[in-house]
Amino acid sequence: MKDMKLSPCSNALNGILQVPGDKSISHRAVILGSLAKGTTKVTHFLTGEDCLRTINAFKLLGVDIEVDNTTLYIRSNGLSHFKEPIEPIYFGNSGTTARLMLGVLSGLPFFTASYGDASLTSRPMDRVIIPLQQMGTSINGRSNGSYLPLAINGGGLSGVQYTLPVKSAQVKSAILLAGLFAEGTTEVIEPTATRNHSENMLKAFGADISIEDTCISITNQPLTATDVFVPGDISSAAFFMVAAAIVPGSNLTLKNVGLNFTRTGIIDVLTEMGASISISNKQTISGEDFGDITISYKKLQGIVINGDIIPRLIDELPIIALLATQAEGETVIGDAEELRLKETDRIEAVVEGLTNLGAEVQPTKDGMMIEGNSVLVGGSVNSYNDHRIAMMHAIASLITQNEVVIDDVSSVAISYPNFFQDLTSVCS
Ligand SMILES: O=C(O)C1=C[C@@H](OP(=O)(O)O)[C@@H](O)[C@H](O)C1
Ligand SMILES: C=C(OP(=O)(O)O)C(=O)O
Repeated sequence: MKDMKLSPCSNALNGILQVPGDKSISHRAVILGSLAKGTTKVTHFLTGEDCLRTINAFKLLGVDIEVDNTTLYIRSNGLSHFKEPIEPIYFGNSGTTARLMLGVLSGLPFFTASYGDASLTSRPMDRVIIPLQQMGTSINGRSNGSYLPLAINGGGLSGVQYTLPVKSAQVKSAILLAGLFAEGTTEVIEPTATRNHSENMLKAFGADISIEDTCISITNQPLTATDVFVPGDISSAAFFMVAAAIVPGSNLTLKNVGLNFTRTGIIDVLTEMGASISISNKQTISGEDFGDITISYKKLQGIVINGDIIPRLIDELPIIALLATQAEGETVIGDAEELRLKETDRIEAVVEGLTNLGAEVQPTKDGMMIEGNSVLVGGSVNSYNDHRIAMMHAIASLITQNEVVIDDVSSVAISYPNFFQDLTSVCS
């Protein structure tokens, strides 16, 4: 795609927006709907490229999935009715598809080959492969089976007890999904809480899952189809929360946004920085909280962001870095070394991009230090084909003195296909 030139927004942002469905919940709805017996209807599904990869994976395994706008109908005969795919499965750019599918494919009693795009091929898979091998699957691949492409001879799994060495919901979920196929009980111990959508949805599909303190246990009981409503994605809403917080005079309401506690670190950060933010119409369906977020412009204070809050806002850190350039004083982000292993090295991409625009940002090994009160001049930036970096730069362009030129914005289709339409709608 050609580069995109964005001019500063001369208006305050105003209005009401419904952001697209949550990416993490959408992936899990396809996976559990495909593993369950019966018809699963999914509403407000995210039709972003990553979630379409998960759909394609199950189509190759023989599941009937109908996509009607943002509604899905998944018709499946359950766990034991999948067929060996005749072609390799392509995971595209999606870490969640890759890691969760490796858990599923490990349980299926046949051969599969899988691969991804250049970014995904450089992201570590050993974090899921090690526990899956302990459960008994045979996985081979590049660099001793640590990276895609991978070949799996699945089946014959036994339960394990596994303590997560990384703060990763993808690793936790891969093991729990493999546990659906394993003899005996599978136990995952997570010292730091990560997003718990898999646990919530497994319960809704009738899985034999129990959670006690930091230990999640599951056995191989079959799943039963159920309907799933996908709340708006707080990671997508975060771009508009920050936009409203930094463009003087703005006031935005974001409707039906997911408010699961394991994801609301961005709201805690905005609140601690002094933002004018409120939540209304709170509801809960199948363990997932959601509601409306209203936020308006206010001058904020820099803070320190580290420790257990990091997994609760890991994908929001690029846009939080932009927010911090406009606060009073310094913001320090730490304990976020996982940022280096996302679609691109997000520490380097954020530091380079914001510096190009005129901010003062220093990288650290596990985060960054951001000077507040920056005047953003504008300039050319690189998205590194990372949707969250592209959208962060687009939001930055609202407050720059001159235009921002982003090399390529096609990656927004990964998680937010209508991002630019929504931005235009609240900016005019
Ligand atoms: O489980 C999930 O849906 C996700 C978990 C997180 O990754 P990690 O598990 O690698 O932390 C997050 O960054 C990713 O966007 C989605
Ligand atoms: C890291 C992300 O996704 P994934 O790991 O699924 O590629 C993301 O959406 O920011």
